[in-house]
Amino acid sequence: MAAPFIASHMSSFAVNSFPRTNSMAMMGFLSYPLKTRTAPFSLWKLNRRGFSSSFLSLSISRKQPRKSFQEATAGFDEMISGTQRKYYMLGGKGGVGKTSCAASLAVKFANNGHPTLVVSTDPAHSLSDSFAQDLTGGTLIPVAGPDSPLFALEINPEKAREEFRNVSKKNGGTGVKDFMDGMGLGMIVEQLGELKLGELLDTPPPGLDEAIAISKVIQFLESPEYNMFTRIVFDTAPTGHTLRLLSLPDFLDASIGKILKLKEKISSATSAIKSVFGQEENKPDAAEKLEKLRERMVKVRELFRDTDSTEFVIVTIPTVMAVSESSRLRASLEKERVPVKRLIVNQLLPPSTSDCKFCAMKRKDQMRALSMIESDPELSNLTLVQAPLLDVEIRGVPALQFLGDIVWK
Ligand SMILES: Nc1ncnc2c1ncn2[C@@H]1O[C@H](COP(=O)(O)OP(=O)(O)OP(=O)(O)O)[C@@H](O)[C@H]1O
Repeated sequence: MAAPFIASHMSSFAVNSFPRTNSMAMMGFLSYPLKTRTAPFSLWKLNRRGFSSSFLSLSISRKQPRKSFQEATAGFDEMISGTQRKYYMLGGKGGVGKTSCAASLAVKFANNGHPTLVVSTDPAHSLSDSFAQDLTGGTLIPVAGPDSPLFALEINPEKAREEFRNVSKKNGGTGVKDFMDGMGLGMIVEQLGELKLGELLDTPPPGLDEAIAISKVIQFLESPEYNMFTRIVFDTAPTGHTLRLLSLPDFLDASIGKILKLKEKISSATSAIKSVFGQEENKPDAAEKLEKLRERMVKVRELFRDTDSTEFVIVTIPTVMAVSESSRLRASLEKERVPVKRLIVNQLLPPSTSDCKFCAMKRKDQMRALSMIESDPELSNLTLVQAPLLDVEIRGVPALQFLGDIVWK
């Protein structure tokens, strides 16, 4: 069993006792920031024949002579400093370990005194599996174990989309507003209704999943229910979804701008007609409401781009395909001006000390992918955090705590 196995090793395994070097700090070359981060790896019996049950440690140093706009990334101390709210979004290719890393970060925040919320915006949620606790239902659920409050929320876009379809069908579109209201998006429907575009909402618009996630972000910003959380960790969906989520505020901002212009034209035309027929315009000012919505969207976009409060952490594995996708992700995030400082390379194998040919080959392959990161223009200036492939599945708070102590330093 994963949790007891890891828990039983945690006390005897002094993760922090492994040597760590930071050549920039040691040599004082502030004008030439040569950053080296060395990550300790531990791994137990990879397989029965290969590695024995003794610990193996692995240190891989990575020199980073080139730096662009980024300052040297401080470690976990910086991540926990201050009680103002901070958002961390973890994203990357499917299956690389986003959920495990996000959940382990959330546990570590909570164990360091931060009331924390971990949110999954991935339609294929795995937070429940990761915490070994049922967190489904789309509401805040307390996670048992950590020292400070830790809550999880699985946003369920699939279910929401299904509800959306049902509501649309049953009420011929009239219930759509109630549903969207429930998601904090009622204003969009109202304004679209004003413009006689409501029928567009009878079928789920593309990007609804992302709209749902965005509406939750707006709730975080405004609802007192979420005030207590000083750290919010997002376990995001694989790359494509995440990028749509991040570009949505811009998209809506532009769309709302267009709608506002259209609205202006319509209302000046209708008020001209009304003045001819002597009718009063007594509807609430839709343009004003739309403007408010636009402001909210700008707020969300600013949040995504605020280097003081937000960080997007890319998670990858040492394969050519995953590294290539991470590079594209970084480029897109840069385009969206979303701050990225760290790249986690997960599931690294230790150097092979046995005659396991498969292990040796696999590791060689992984080293090739690591060197790709070194020379990748998008990735080479990020702080590289290396996480070992553990020989057990990471499930439950003790296991996540263990992983967190390796990854988040
Ligand atoms: N370092 C690791 N060592 C061993 N197992 C790991 C490690 N990282 C992740 N795993 C395992 O890999 C599987 C996938 O991990 P996880 O769910 O965190 O990935 P993900 O990127 O969130 O996946 P998805 O994109 O499907 O949501 C899980 O079974 C998890 O326990």
